[in-house]
Amino acid sequence: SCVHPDRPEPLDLHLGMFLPTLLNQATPEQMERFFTPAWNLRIIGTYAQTEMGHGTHLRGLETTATFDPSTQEFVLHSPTISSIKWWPGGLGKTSNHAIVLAQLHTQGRCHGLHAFIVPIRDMDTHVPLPGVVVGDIGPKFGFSEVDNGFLKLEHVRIPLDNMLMKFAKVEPDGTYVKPPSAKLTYGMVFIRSMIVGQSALALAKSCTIAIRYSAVRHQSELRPGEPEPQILNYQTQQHKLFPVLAAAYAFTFVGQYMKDTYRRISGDIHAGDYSQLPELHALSAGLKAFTTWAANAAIEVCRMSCGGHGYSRSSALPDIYVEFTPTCTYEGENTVMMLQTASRYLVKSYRQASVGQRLQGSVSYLSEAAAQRLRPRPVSGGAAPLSTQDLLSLVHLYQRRAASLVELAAKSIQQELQRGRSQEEAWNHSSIDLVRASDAHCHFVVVKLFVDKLEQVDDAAVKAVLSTLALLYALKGLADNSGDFLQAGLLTVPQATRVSARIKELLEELRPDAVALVDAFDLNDRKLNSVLGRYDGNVYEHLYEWARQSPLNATEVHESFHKYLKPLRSRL
Ligand SMILES: CCCCCCCCCCCCCCCCCCCCCC(=O)SCCNC(=O)CCNC(=O)[C@H](O)C(C)(C)COP(=O)(O)OP(=O)(O)OC[C@H]1O[C@@H](n2cnc3c(N)ncnc32)[C@H](O)[C@@H]1OP(=O)(O)O
Ligand SMILES: Cc1cc2nc3c(=O)[nH]c(=O)nc-3n(C[C@H](O)[C@H](O)[C@H](O)COP(=O)(O)OP(=O)(O)OC[C@H]3O[C@@H](n4cnc5c(N)ncnc54)[C@H](O)[C@@H]3O)c2cc1C
Repeated sequence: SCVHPDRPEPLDLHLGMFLPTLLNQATPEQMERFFTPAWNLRIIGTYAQTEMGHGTHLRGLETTATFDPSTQEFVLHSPTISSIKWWPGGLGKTSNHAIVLAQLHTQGRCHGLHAFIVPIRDMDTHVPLPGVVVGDIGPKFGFSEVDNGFLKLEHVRIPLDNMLMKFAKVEPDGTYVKPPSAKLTYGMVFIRSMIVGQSALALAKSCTIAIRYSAVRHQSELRPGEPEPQILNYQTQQHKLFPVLAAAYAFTFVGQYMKDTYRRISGDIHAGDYSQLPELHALSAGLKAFTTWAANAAIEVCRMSCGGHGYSRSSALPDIYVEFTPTCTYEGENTVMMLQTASRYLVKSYRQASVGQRLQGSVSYLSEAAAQRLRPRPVSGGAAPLSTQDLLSLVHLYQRRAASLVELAAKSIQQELQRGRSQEEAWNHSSIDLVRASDAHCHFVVVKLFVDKLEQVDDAAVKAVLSTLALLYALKGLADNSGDFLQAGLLTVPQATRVSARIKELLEELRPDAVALVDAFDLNDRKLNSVLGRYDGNVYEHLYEWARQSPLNATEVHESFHKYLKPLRSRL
């Protein structure tokens, strides 16, 4: 974010997690002591939560912080191999401090995970401090510029007031003071909310590259004797790329919404109102998973749609992929996040709705669904007429699909319980349904936010083209998930056929605007860093130029000729 714009780098964790965690969890005194020097980059910090043995299951983390009242210190310790902190960005070589998440022990009792500021390297020499064993975890799938590290703490002592005490506290005599809400110390909702915007950016970059290149590239014959067409004129190419374009717009709006929602609800939290925290947690966990999964798959679609040149790093697409794909894993593994949203929020809300409670926020539709179940069903039944033109009716359809899948998941848990399984087993035996329910809920939220956004657009031409994109996003999602809609009785087979036909029309409608729509993301050449995605379209000259710069071309005859090939030849 400082040195390489938009590339992962060693200071990301400092900026993205160390500073925000201080902002959220430090006392005013700690802000003074840590935030100011950290803001000035004297203190460089990371966020050390994950251990070799556990990333997801936070209660399973083994690092301990034991309070010693005789010296007014915490003793931080890694008791086993599996307890060694593993993965934190910038830990390997860059940081001199870490926020370490550890099980707090005081007065002989364990109070669960808390955050501690641990100095790990000397502020002047950068040499690891006594008892601190720290290093880099080695090469990875990508992220090679980032020194993801390990950290083994051997009875390292830190002062009492290095525990982040805005919420929970330990008093000098060792008395533990609970936080006003146990959920405040989880953190992580900030980055999860921001990742939604990162998904949008990754999609915008990828489809800008692929769509611009598809307008430059000519291949094969469409009509005999005529010049080769732009590959963007092939229906299959449009079918690969225009839905990605639509999703890039959708996620951009969802990302903005997530940022605003985070700001609003964290404002309430600072003012002492925690009532919206479950909504924020569920929304940020679910949408993080939904958008990163979708973007992860779409980047690869864009890369393949560029044929051979997509495989070259000159396209930038391989780098976008390896840099983006860990968002599916870090800050909460996606399946686990989907399950949080489903079981901690959707199923709970479903049960509340079933007993007649009116729900607020993104799940308010579950109240409507519950009310409908109480009314007798119309005898004719079946799917309502589907309009492939009316966005509001499509939003409604997504809403009903979500309601039906939440119901399915809740019923599955109920059935498993009736078969005599324990609550936990019933849950595990329903987890495929739970993830499906979360996915459908998030999909509904995305479609709804896209359609809501159109209301805010005044320019008629812009509104028209964005509506076409929204329609494509909604109908493509319908086609891809037609099984769900059919199963829920929301779609008939003839309607599904009409949806496919309508998608083809929309692709054709979008074709003349496609390049302008990616230009509108306003990603300059420096930011894209892609030979295929150049704004001026001069792809071939620069591809040649790029290849000429390859390190292997530094010498006309490579040393491998003299070292290996020639001796080999003389021996034969
Ligand atoms: C100031 C300026 C600054 C400038 C800033 C400028 C910015 C500039 C940016 C610069 C560059 C940025 C780029 C960044 C790059 C990033 C690089 C990579 C970063 C990667 C970092 C990481 O990768 S770091 C590790 C993340 N590792 C996880 O993410 C673990 C997942 N694992 C769990 O998260 C838990 O393990 C899991 C599953 C919930 C179960 O936890 P569990 O078993 O304890 O909890 P239960 O399920 O029992 O839930 C108990 C109740 O807590 C509720 N609840 C649960 N979580 C909650 C929560 N978060 N908030 C609220 N409520 C929550 C729940 O809803 C229940 O509520 P209820 O009781 O009412 O039902
Ligand atoms: C590039 C990168 C950077 C990172 N940076 C940091 C960092 O700065 N700081 C930090 O602390 N950590 C960091 N991490 C670690 C990251 O947060 C964890 O990898 C992540 O939380 C997932 O945990 P895990 O690795 O233990 O996966 P696991 O939980 O072991 O997941 C493995 C599989 O088990 C499944 N699974 C696990 N639990 C359940 C469940 N309850 N129900 C159903 N399925 C389940 C998952 O779905 C998955 O398929 C980073 C990771 C990467 C890749």
